Amino acid sequence: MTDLFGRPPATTDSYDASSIEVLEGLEPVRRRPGMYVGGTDARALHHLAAEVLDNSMDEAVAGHASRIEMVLDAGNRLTISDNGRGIPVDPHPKYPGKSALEVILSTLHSGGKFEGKAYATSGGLHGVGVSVVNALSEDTVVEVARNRTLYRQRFAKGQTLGPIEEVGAAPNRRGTTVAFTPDPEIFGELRFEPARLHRLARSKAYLFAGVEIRWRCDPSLIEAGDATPAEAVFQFPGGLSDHLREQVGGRECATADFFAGRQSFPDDQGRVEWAVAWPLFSDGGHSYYCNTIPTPDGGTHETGLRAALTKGLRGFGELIGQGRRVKELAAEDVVVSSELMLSVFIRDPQFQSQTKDRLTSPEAARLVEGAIRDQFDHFLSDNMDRGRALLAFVLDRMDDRLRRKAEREVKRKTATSARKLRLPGKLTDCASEGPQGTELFIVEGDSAGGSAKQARDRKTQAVLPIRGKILNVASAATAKIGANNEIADLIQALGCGTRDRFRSDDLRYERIVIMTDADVDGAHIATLLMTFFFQEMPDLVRQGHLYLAQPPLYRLVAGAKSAYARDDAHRAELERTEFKGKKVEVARFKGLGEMNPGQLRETTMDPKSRSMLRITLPQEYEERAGVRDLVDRLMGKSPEHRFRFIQDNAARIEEDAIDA
Ligand SMILES: Nc1ncnc2c1ncn2[C@@H]1O[C@H](COP(=O)(O)OP(=O)(O)OP(=O)(O)O)[C@@H](O)[C@H]1O
Repeated sequence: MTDLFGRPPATTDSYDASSIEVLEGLEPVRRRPGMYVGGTDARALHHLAAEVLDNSMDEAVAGHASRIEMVLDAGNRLTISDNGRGIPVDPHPKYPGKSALEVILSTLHSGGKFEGKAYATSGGLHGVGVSVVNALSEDTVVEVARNRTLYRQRFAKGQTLGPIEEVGAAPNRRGTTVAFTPDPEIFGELRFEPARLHRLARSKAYLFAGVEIRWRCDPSLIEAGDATPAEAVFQFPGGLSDHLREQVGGRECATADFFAGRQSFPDDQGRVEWAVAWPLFSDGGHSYYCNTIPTPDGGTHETGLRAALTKGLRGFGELIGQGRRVKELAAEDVVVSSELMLSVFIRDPQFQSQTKDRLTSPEAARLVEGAIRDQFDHFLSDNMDRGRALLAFVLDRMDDRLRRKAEREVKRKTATSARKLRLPGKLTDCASEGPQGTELFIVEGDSAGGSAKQARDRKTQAVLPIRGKILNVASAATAKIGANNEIADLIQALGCGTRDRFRSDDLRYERIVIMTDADVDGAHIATLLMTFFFQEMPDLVRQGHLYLAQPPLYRLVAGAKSAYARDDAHRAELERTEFKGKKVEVARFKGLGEMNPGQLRETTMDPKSRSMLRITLPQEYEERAGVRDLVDRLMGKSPEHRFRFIQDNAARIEEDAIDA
């Protein structure tokens, strides 16, 4: 007998106890970093910073620290310190000869947050965070100032380099300082990004009004065009409301005031803070947190908030004689279009997974609903006009939803027929009935899709997020094209059929807009999409329905004056003309998701202020060679053709620019 590779099987004798490995200490973390930090990419690298910062935040939330500092130096070394109690340094009762600090840093599942004695509501619960950081760093130094003495211990790749030292007297200092350099053996060339760390520090400060967070980095680390400051101090006495105000920007909302507040749970079970606004013309973004940890997938605290808002509005409807209307009101009518932040602090939280993306503690739903419901009832009835305005707004959303539901059953009328048509689940459709004046934005990635939903005009603009690189139709067989999910969704959303079955009367939108990041990946995705249209729906392109969005690359600010620049040339031109002689701050947008919804709308989506390119099929090219050849050149199997074509025609496409 042989194995898959034709080799004789190993004898069973050799599979004995000696082949069972036990990984000691932190070795498992270095072998499988993905299990602990979700991978070895930039996100995982920044997760290390979050782990250490979360420990300092836990110390602040427990009332023991008021100041946290995060410093990034030129050697990719990150130092995070707080003025809390300091990690205990006395010998650990279970491990004689080792300090508690050493046990914490070099053993998984060691910590002070299991029992809830040292911390009431903490983000940490597994006791692995800082040991994982230690395991994945080439050099870690922890300093603790406690009992008027400064202690220090050093580690490398998870190994202790020596016992804890007493460095000297520290009469005026207390707290913990963790300094670490991520190990290039694990993370390769990756470096901490100032912008990401700065954002992380800032968001933690919003979440806990009682803390001041200072941020500093070596100025040489800030790339040209990146507006991240090299130094900043964050303290937000208004907590979440301060942040929400920034998110909403200049958008008009259903009520002039936000619904925001803080409330403790009964019996010392924790507390909740929230801020909600209802922008009139765009969808909102939602952020949920538990013990300052982001829970992007929501969970039981989210359920509680939805219930409080929905029941509150139903109750108010009944109060003002709209009882029958509000019967059908659903949570999604109240929540989907809102801009919302919710942060809870509870004891012993349960999450769905190691990465804490979703809260599952059952009691959170009841606690949050109870705490918010009363205050929401007051918000609605203390000022009846405000209550009425909000109710009218959510009833409109409800009507939209019910109408869409009815439409899904009998589909939107098109000029030729009232066909039955199913729409893809990912599509966020516009409310308008016919195609006139409507636009479909095909957006790269779910997160940019979310921003686009917030920035769009709900009436006329629809959003379809697509994930990653779509299939290259030019080199794929027809069967494969039909089976590809992203493409099937796109065809369904457009409604007009492909190739011989293309019917322009059935096209469900007047303009189809490709909106991708202003980087190389974005350009590639846009080219793949254009190829799809050239090959499968050339008439759609000929009839002028296809557009390319032009998100800006830079934002220039000098005093009260600001402007956006498409590219480097445009930026240089603005600096030479409008901003001549001024000290200009330049921020670079790395992707669509980096812009806030107000900026995205103004620059890229709002017909009144955006600029777009209309894609045309070069007439003489078609006459000479035909579309097929064009497609081959763009996307076929010979890259050198593709390159030449894009270069030759870049100018032409630019010339066809229109300001829609
Ligand atoms: N800055 C700090 N100040 C005081 N104690 C700290 C600090 N950082 C860590 N600790 C102590 O070290 C313990 C272990 O921290 P670690 O980050 O490994 O896990 P955790 O925070 O308990 O849980 P998780 O793995 O979920 O992050 C904490 O529970 C706490 O007792």
